[in-house]
Amino acid sequence: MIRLSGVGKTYDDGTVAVQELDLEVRRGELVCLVGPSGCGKSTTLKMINRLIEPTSGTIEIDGRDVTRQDPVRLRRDIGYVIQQVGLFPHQKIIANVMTVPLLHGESKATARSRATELLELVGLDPATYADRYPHQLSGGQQQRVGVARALAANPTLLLMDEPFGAVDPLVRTRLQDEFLRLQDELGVTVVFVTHDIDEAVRLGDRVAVFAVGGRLAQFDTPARLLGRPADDFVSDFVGSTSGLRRLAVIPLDPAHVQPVDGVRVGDLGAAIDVDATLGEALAVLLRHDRGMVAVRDGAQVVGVLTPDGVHQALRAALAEMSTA
Ligand SMILES: Nc1ncnc2c1ncn2[C@@H]1O[C@H](COP(=O)(O)OP(=O)(O)OP(=O)(O)O)[C@@H](O)[C@H]1O
Repeated sequence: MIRLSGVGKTYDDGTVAVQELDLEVRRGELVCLVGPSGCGKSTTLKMINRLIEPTSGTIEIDGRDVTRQDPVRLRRDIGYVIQQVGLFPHQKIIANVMTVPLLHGESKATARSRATELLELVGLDPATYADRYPHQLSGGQQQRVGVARALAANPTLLLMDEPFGAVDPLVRTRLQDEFLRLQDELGVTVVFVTHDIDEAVRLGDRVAVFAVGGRLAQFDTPARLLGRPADDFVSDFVGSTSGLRRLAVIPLDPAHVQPVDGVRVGDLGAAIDVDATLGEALAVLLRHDRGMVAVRDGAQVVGVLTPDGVHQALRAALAEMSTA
């Protein structure tokens, strides 16, 4: 859906923010751009909706060069969510969300009903929040309004720049979970900037790791990024706890689930779903300290997983990555 080819940005003062960047984002995909401060993530994002013009290369959306499109139209059709939500302080929440539909020429009644629906979608009860002003909401709630407003134009593409950066870790995790569900439901394509590797591997279908100077160091699935960092920079950036992070992105492998025959029901302290990650499996194993956990597919128990099974699944996943 988006193709950046040889894209570069050198600012007027000579700062090279992005260089020779090739990146493709598929329709419906959630791609995270991650990297240390000043490595060109925001610049890259803003070049996609022409808030910043590249100095070299081309950017296409659906095969059309963005520089040939009217920037105002382009920005209206692409959702954009930033950290400082940018809500209009003197307008009620409902009016903030209605802005874009009204710009699109919708009637007031249609814009209002769409905005109400969107507030519900992002988990804000319209009866409680529609008539409040932005300062009467918490930071996390304001972020939700920001997401609702960005979705109001039915965008097929959403650009997000550290949208959950200013909220505390607990709220952030909830917003992330809810956003993942929402994105799955709407099938919208998302490019998401963050400097937080945990957020990137949690949210991204694929993650682009940028190094200082706007160099793309690796563009891969979270599991491959953590399992097979391309170079020392990526390896340092994903950090020493990458082993644990890795568990959180590798799905349970049914091949390592043992049959239930001969297992006493009393031995099964807890159960996990067959589509859980190894991290979730390990967490349950540790919490219940039974040496095994039941693996469920719907209502049916399909087998049991032991710590040894988790280890084997991890090894198999890493081996598969190195040959892929
Ligand atoms: N208008 C500008 N003029 C000159 N240099 C700029 C301008 N805007 C950004 N830069 C520089 O370009 C580089 C990339 O900036 P950018 O904001 O894209 O980085 P980032 O990866 O998003 O950083 P952060 O995580 O801190 O937001 C930085 O060195 C920054 O100082």
